[in-house]
Amino acid sequence: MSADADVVVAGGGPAGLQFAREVTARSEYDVVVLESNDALSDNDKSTGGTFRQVIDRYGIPDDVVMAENEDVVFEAPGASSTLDIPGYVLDFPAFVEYLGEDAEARGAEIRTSARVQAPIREGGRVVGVEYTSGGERRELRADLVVDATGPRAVLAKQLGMFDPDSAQHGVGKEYEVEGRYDLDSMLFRFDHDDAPGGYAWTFPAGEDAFKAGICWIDDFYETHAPADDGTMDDYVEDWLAADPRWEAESIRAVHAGDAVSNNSINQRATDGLVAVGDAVSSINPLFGEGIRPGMESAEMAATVALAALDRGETFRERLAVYEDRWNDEKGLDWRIQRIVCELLYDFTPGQQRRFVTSAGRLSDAQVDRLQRYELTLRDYLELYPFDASDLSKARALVRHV
Ligand SMILES: Cc1cc2nc3c(=O)[nH]c(=O)nc-3n(C[C@H](O)[C@H](O)[C@H](O)COP(=O)(O)OP(=O)(O)OC[C@H]3O[C@@H](n4cnc5c(N)ncnc54)[C@H](O)[C@@H]3O)c2cc1C
Repeated sequence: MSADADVVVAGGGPAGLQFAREVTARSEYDVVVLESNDALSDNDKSTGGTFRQVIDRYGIPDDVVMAENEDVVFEAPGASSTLDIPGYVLDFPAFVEYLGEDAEARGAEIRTSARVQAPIREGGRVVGVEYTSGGERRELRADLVVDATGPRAVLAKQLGMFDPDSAQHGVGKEYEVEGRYDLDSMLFRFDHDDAPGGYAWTFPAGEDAFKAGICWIDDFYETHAPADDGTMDDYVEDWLAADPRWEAESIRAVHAGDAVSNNSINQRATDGLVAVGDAVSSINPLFGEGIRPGMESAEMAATVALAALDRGETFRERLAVYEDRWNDEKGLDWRIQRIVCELLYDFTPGQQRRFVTSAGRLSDAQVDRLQRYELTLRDYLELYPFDASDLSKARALVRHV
């Protein structure tokens, strides 16, 4: 049976839409994006904190940027350090909408209210997707299918492309607030009283507005939460009320979602399909930054996919070039960061304090490497206040992660 489109992308988040932008900008292939939400801008889970690489590399316009800030502040009980890392806070729904409009302007077709259910397989090869729209079951066949459905990983899971048992699961909740915010920084606070087994943050969000949120890794939350603690909303409300540097007047929006990290050395390609973004755990496991790596994975996958489409050979051997490139570039770093993350979110308050103090002593070159997630082992040893018990934990993690 002939294909309905050259490429079908399941999921219209940053990764899927960037894939569509790359293919339509660089070729004549027709691309259809299927998104389960009624509008692309319904994807409002993310805080939208990002860095210059995203703004410059992917041509993100000013009108979807809520705030630019000078630096990043790390805090812990009794310690604070400021790192010279400029950042941007995106209006995430507007950003996703912009990516969609740009992809459409370049020729992509975007179908919303279209929920992808399963891959269509023939002779062991993915040849399209089944999806539902308006209560009807439909099929869309394509030479290449892209799973960009985020942490749900709708297709990659069914195709057994990663091992959910080795995954680490985190949750986050954030309020977008109108009110006073005295800092010109993205602030991250490591303190189990504010966010057991995770961290709390505040980001500027334009004039008289800011974002305040909490996230934690499920396993470490269990270890560090008090027996009588409240809901995640209670934690965000306490965090909002905790500090004289900001004052909330009203809550404009609530964002929430989850993140799955499973060490990133995953299978990213199979016959007829590639997976990008959170669908294949591209997110940085240490701080949960997912927009930049998600878009980078889409760009990398699109380059390989275009070469495969040009040859009419979208089988695994050709598409796995993307998987190899990703694992060469990020695989080992992401594994190390997962280990570092598991130690950091499990730190005692004393270790949190020593970690934040050491972060303030990093050289400019180390800060640059930190921002690019390219810290060396030596950098980590300077940064991390390992106790004897951590070394045996680290040894166990190396085997597990
Ligand atoms: C609370 C929170 C705060 C965060 N803050 C930041 C931050 O400040 N900075 C940062 O860089 N990252 C942040 N992240 C992570 C970042 O948002 C994600 O890594 C990023 O959105 C991943 O992009 P994606 O396109 O892979 O997936 P997603 O953004 O999850 O997009 C997937 C899309 O697929 C759609 N979809 C799902 N299932 C189907 C289906 N069956 N059929 C069709 N469509 C489907 C979804 O509706 C969605 O639109 C945060 C995450 C959370 C949860």
